[in-house]
Amino acid sequence: MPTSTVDLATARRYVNSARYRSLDELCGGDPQMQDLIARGKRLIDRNIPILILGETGTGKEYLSRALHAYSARRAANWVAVNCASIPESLAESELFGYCKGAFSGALPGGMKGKVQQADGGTLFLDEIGDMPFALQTRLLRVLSEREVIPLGAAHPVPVDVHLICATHQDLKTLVAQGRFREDLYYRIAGGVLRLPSLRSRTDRRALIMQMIGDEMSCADIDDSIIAPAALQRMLAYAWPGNLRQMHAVIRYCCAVMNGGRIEVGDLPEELMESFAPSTHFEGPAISPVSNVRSIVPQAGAADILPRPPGGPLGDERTRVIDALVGSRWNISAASRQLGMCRASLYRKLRQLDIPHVRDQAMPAHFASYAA
Ligand SMILES: Nc1ncnc2c1ncn2[C@@H]1O[C@H](COP(=O)(O)OP(=O)(O)OP(=O)(O)O)[C@@H](O)[C@H]1O
Repeated sequence: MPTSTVDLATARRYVNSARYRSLDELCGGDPQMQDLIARGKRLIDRNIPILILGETGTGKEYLSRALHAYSARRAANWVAVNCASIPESLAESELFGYCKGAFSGALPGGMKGKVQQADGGTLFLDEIGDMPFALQTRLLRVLSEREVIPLGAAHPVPVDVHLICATHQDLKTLVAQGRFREDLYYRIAGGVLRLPSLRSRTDRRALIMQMIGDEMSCADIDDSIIAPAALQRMLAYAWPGNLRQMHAVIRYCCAVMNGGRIEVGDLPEELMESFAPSTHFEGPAISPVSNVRSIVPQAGAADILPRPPGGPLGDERTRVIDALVGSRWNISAASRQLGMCRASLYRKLRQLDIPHVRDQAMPAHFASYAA
């Protein structure tokens, strides 16, 4: 974060680039994004609850912040809760707060819950699809009554929050499976904004240039900052981790580049491996780059763990396992490489039925990679 020794312009640039982009800055000219932002602007001040959908890393949280900053509530708090990461036992007190003496171990003065902290502002419930069912019932009550009852309190406290929820999950399927309350779904999905995946956006070039500019704290970079072949590879890449992954890749390239220009050899491994000149790149063939350090052991983990049937899930499983082995089962490093957050990677392991290396009998050479 900026400190008091940093001048205001630098601090403003930091805030602008790292955490808070305005709504208009979220789009580099992609028509789907332009349409989504225009609809978001119309919804936000009508107090209509907004549900943001999109793959992991597509910028759901960024969009929520930008909507709040655009709204009439911008002077009040924007409070985020990640429903996937609060332990179920703490979720109620986190969200609704408690009074002093509510339970042993409680703070002496009690605690305001997130809903009350967002009073007058915006409450952002991220990963709403992961909210425990019992808590969904309590949330529904808060939304319909517009009041919370902190644990141990005798009386309800009125609250006025604008609700923005986000998820990468298909909530309608969760409803059909009985895992998400239908009445809550209709209450939170007043206006649905579906963020496009990065690979389907036509403004990838503008985003790359914007991120490089941010990374170098320089607003007026030009095309000479990146070699045409490196840019082509970035444009041809599928970006499974979306904006999060692109941001991580740009940071990496800016850190390793030498000589003021990002070259093909500065790209991280995943961009080199996935590149197939015959299918993606219209231009002179690019020879494989030999100076890319391989972090994946020669015997691929995908050959060691039992393979699922082929098809897209099998490919994804191989990609995830290779990232895990390459990072020696360091979940933070593997999730960075895959362009997803740790919680998403743990979810992916469950979904793809990949047991953690700690939990299985592994061949000695493979298990030795475990962190
Ligand atoms: N417009 C943007 N410009 C630059 N970087 C961005 C932008 N949007 C997102 N990012 C990068 O992507 C990361 C993920 O963004 P965000 O948390 O908003 O995505 P998300 O869809 O909420 O992810 P998840 O589904 O994993 O919660 C950010 O931390 C940032 O690094």
